[in-house]
Amino acid sequence: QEYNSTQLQQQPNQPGLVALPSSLNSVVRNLANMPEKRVAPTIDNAEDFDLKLPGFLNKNKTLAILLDYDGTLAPIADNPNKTVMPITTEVVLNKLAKHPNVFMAIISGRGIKDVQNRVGISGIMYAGNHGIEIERPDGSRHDYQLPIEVQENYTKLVKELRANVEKNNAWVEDKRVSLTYHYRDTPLDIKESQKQVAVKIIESHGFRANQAHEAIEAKPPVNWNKGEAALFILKQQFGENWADDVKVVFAGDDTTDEDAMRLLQGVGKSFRISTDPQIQTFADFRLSRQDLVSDLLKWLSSAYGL
Ligand SMILES: O=P(O)(O)OC[C@H]1O[C@H](O[C@H]2O[C@H](CO)[C@@H](O)[C@H](O)[C@H]2O)[C@H](O)[C@@H](O)[C@@H]1O
Repeated sequence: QEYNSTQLQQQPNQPGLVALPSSLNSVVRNLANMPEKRVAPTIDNAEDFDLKLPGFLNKNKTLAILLDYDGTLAPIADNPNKTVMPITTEVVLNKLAKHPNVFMAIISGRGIKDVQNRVGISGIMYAGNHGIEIERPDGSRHDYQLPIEVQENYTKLVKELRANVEKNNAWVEDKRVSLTYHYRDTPLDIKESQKQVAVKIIESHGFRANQAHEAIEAKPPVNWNKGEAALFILKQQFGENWADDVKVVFAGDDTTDEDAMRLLQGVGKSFRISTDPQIQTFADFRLSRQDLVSDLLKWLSSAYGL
């Protein structure tokens, strides 16, 4: 099994890992120069962007906009097939995507074809399956190679989940290399226990179980995630010194987006969409409502003269 530094801290019960007293934990973090999650300043309305980020944007500098899809560009719906981007978001997103000084990438947990069809903008970069598959505007791809053993375990995992917990309205979304176990419509009295069985099955196959909206994301145990994918995309597009030349903005709403928020700390500005005022995040700001994403995009587009 492979773990990155954050997961090492979050999973002290893994075999071979020693849980540190909390006082030592912060010493270790400082030594390793690792950022910590905390309650981030909040953006509550469109005016807050200018007020809280004065001077951040510069229309003469390239802007890289990296965005999550579900819960960010489109509000959460009760079924993944029912998501729709609000028209205002769609319009401003299309304008930004065409700007010569703007680079755009959508980094989603969905399968790549699925998210491409839903966003529907050509000429931008897409990453699917939490960054495992990446497609450039010219159609060329980067696929993170999963070890054979992990691929085999994935096939077994799908089978076992389907046989044991695809019941009581819960279902498995098989995305070839990662899956989502959806349990929104499972009756309340058995929801939690059935979900716990699913989590156990996921972990017994060596996969990571991440809490999502009425769903569990099962991700392969590799050191590749939305954060690594974001850095890979920026390096490929702008070279090793991308941080000197490019203004980076990232927005996402989920636990899986935190990987990007963590790795972009200090080199970009990131926004976590959450209604929870106490949420702990690596993001620079919390957007208190999903519809503020549209305002974020309008703020970017007006700074770039659109
Ligand atoms: O990384 P994202 O673009 O945010 O994708 C994350 C997952 O989104 C989808 O599930 C979530 O959104 C659904 C539609 O709003 C909702 O019904 C579900 O409860 C959410 O968990 C998608 O189905 C997954 O494949 C993505 O991994």
